[in-house]
Amino acid sequence: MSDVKLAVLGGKGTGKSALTVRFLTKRFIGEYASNFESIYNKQLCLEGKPLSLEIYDPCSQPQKAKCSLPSELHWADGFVIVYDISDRPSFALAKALIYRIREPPTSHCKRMVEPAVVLVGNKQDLCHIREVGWDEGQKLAIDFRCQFCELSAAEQSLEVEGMFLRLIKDILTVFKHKEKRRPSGSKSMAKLINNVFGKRRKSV
Ligand SMILES: Nc1nc2c(ncn2[C@@H]2O[C@H](COP(=O)(O)OP(=O)(O)OP(=O)(O)O)[C@@H](O)[C@H]2O)c(=O)[nH]1
Repeated sequence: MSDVKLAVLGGKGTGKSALTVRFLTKRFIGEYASNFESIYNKQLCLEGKPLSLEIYDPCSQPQKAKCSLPSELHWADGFVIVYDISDRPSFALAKALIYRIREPPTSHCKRMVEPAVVLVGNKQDLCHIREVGWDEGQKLAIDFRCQFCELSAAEQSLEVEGMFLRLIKDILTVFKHKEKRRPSGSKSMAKLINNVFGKRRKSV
């Protein structure tokens, strides 16, 4: 069974939890606790094959801390980078996160393959108060080899599902073509994840 790990990152209040919960449950709740981080687990069947999915949804942190991603870069196979189209500072933060993910690997984090990334302009239902143009998002995504979409976690369940599934398919394609290197042994990996993210896990 394939094991896929996603991290959903972005500025405070951009809709990271709303997107994750929408994908996992098809529901939009409106308000989400933001003072703790979660790892959600879900078993999926994609193109006839079983898949174990983990999604990391961090709690809000100061902007500086958010741009420092060594643990996430080790852990995740792919990233959903979220900004709010009605909030320009959140786009600047998304850009900083993408720079960080795409910067050349250091001796700290030696990856054999680039992680898959989708840049998401959320809250498209607020386009009447838009501060970030669609073309700006698309250009950033093209420049840094990311997928891109604008959508609304509040109103577009199918689009949210499609966005996550496209990212997962990209990751599976990479798995197929390149042997993935992880720190040795599944036990030490579990230990690393628990050390990095704590033990709070949810199954949906
Ligand atoms: N209008 C609109 N509001 C949204 C949308 N997605 C999320 N929200 C609202 O935006 C607020 C923040 O959503 P969250 O999902 O908690 O955002 P978050 O990025 O997880 O927030 P933090 O964990 O605090 O960083 C909530 O009030 C949501 O109801 C959307 O697509 N449209």
